[in-house]
Amino acid sequence: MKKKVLVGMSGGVDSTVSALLLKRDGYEVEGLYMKLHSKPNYHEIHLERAKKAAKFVGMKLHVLDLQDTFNEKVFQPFIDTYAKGETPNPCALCNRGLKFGEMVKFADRVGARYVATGHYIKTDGEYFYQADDDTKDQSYFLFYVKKEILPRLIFPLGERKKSDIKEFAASIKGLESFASQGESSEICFVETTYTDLLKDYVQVDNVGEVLDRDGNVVGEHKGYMHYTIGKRKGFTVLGAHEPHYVLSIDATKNQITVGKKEELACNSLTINNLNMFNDKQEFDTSVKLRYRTKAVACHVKIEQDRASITLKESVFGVAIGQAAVFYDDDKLIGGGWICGV
Ligand SMILES: Nc1ncnc2c1ncn2[C@@H]1O[C@H](COP(=O)(O)OP(=O)(O)OP(=O)(O)O)[C@@H](O)[C@H]1O
Repeated sequence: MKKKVLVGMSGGVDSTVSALLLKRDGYEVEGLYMKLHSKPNYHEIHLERAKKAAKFVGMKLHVLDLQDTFNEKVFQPFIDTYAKGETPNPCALCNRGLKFGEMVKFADRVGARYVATGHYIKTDGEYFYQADDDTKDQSYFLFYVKKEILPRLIFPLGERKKSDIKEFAASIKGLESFASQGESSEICFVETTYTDLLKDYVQVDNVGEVLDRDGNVVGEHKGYMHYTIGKRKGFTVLGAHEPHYVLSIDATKNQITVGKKEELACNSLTINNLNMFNDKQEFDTSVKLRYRTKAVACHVKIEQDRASITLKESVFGVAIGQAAVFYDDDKLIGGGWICGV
């Protein structure tokens, strides 16, 4: 009997090529398009593309409306996190709850042992590993996926280069249009800027005070949600001759504290809500504190569901709400959510 795999179909080139490769490898393939967010006119276009891809591959396409679940598990926390003056990571929550949560449940319903996506990441069923194409590696966003489902995951693109995938699609009659589609935006439900989106839900433009580290009022800002830690523009600092950076945000007082670059340096932090792929309690490793930054060497001590991290070199601009993800070389060994710096 053929092994059955459910492929997450977004209508993009990566999932389309993934489904095709799995079919060519002899899997029984079915696709699933999930309606996640409620961005206007989005699903009409992307679902059409996913249908076209499924037809080309010759597979059934299921459609699942998960807008309520997405709203509860991803979108509302995104708003709430900014409202608290913190920096959210909606993709990591979506991957745990939706793409590798609801999708795995749906795979059970259709009798598919395996679940595949076009993410650039690798797995051996026990750990995740960074993708070979390090310009596309998405492992940082998958650190929160539950360990027990790893044996069921397949990532056909983990060892490939994005440029090769596009070239491959362009070379196949019927798939050329997938190769030339624009890349999806960084956060799929944000149309322009995150503040534009927040404005529909919370009061964003609320002028407030800029403080120095001693608590003196030194300027004015546009509303605390416009800022994330490390930002250096969009507020005034009277008499400043060098750039100032946001060091901290106080949502309750609508104040931001700013300082010089060196004052942004972080040497230790605390994380909670851990998701670890091994059982070690105290170890040396490296940690990534933001997407597209290099991992830095650190010492980690875990106590229950919290860990303290001591960095072996300073990192600038560490934000509460972001993910801290541990790597042993290219192996992802776990992570958690930054709750104290
Ligand atoms: N709405 C969706 N329904 C089902 N699967 C999805 C959906 N959105 C994304 N996925 C899956 O997650 C993978 C990664 O999504 P992401 O948006 O990060 O990547 P992408 O590079 O834009 O991928 P693609 O080119 O396939 O759109 C996709 O390749 C697809 O397998």
